[in-house]
Amino acid sequence: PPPPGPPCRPLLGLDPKLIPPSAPWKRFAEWGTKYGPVSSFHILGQRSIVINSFAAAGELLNKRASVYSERPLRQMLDVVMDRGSAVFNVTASDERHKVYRRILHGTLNQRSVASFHPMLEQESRAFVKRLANDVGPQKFEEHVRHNVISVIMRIAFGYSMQEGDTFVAGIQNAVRLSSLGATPGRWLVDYLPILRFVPSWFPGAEFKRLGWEWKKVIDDQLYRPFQWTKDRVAEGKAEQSFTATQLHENAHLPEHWLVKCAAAIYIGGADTTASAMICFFLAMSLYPDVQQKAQAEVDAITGGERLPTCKDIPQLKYLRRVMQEVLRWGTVVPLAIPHAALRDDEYNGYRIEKGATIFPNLWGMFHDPEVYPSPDTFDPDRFAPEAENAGVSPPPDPLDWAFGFGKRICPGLHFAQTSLFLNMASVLSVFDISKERDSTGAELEPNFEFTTGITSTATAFGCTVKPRSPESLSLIA
Ligand code: HEM
Repeated sequence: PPPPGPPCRPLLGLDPKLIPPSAPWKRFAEWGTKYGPVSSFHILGQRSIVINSFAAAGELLNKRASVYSERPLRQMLDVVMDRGSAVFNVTASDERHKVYRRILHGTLNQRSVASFHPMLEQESRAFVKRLANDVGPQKFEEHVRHNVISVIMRIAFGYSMQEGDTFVAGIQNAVRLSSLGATPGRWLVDYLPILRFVPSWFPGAEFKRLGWEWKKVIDDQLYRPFQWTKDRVAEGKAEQSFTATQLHENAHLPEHWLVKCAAAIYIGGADTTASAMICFFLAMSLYPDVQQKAQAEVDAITGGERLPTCKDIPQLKYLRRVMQEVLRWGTVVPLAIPHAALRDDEYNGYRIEKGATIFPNLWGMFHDPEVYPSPDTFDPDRFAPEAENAGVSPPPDPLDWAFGFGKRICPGLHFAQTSLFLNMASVLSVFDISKERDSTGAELEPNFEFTTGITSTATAFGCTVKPRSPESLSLIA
């Protein structure tokens, strides 16, 4: 039999209303408690498997990566809108998957990321400067996003962002249209694939006309920054970037493959890294003790006389725990990106059928009270090594899981960690982050929830970002 799960009606399967539109991972986690670490349901015969434990995720998605590194085929997005060959969607058995991974790894592996340290440090300094000059209670979010996008545009295209930037607006529009095409439950063709053969002029086939129109817009908007770098390379004026390197080293590959990889750096890196940084600001405002401890560690290394650099990262042991806890507590990609089974398989006596969609419930794993006691509390010390923690060994390291699984593991993980580390350390060395205050000076509890989407972060909340002292402010100068 398939793994157990919520009751499904004959043929129709699960009533989709049982999956709430907001934070569906919480419902999935409840199913984990009720039906076990691997549960399942179907909608119109399409089987989905939900994984709620590290053990099952490790066994299926990592150890059996050759079976579980596929992606589910979504008719509207992958076929009608022709995004099936994008980095995130291409099937693992397609030759392009290997090529994409190889060339992305070439720029984003740990050693290559080191060549971007000076750029990251320069952008990090610009970020703290912007924070110091413009400190409304919700301004920090704007500056976080500016920093992340600046860095990503430089690494992908060697392009420095400008006011009213049309490249960035274009890519964001392409991301928006792709998310619309990927919205579960929105397109009947996703459940009745035969509909894709209906002629586009046929009543009810608007989805096809819309999908084709969106395809053109997305292709055009993703190509424009690529063309910009290509022109700079031709003039011999290109800054180091993924695109410039590929145009030198892999000019024999079809150009649209390179365009897709460059776009994937933006699409994969921008929202995720910004979401994590926003959760960091929230956690620091809620947990001043953690903040002070992290500040003391940074100060001990810099002597309070300079801003931190990438070279300081290995010594920042407590800050590493803060980052681990940010990625656990905030869970920025709560259901990872769904995988799919390449062929029939068996797990603990249950059948996982070929083509089943696999949801790794990272949020559920990171908020399992058996694994992380009081999971809603932000407590970096839960990751302290056994020797420092009364003989209790630390729970699974979120840095080993938050970036996904098997052959689909996030290629940007080294880059993301370096950039988060550096920005967290730089912010802590200059600023105190605290709750917003009202006109009488009383602290206001931040009013926030976590958003629902492929990525998740805290909704807008206010916090005060204030220079720690005139000396700390002078570090920026
Ligand atoms: C805090 C930051 C980040 C987190 C938490 C994160 C997390 C993830 C996760 C969970 C996946 C899905 C893996 C799977 O399917 O098993 C993924 C995929 C991906 N990420 Fe990241 N990511 C982050 C930053 C970045 C950055 C900075 C880049 C690029 C520079 C990037 C590029 C990608 C790409 C291209 C994929 C698709 C891989 C594939 O399908 O083969 N990510 N990421």
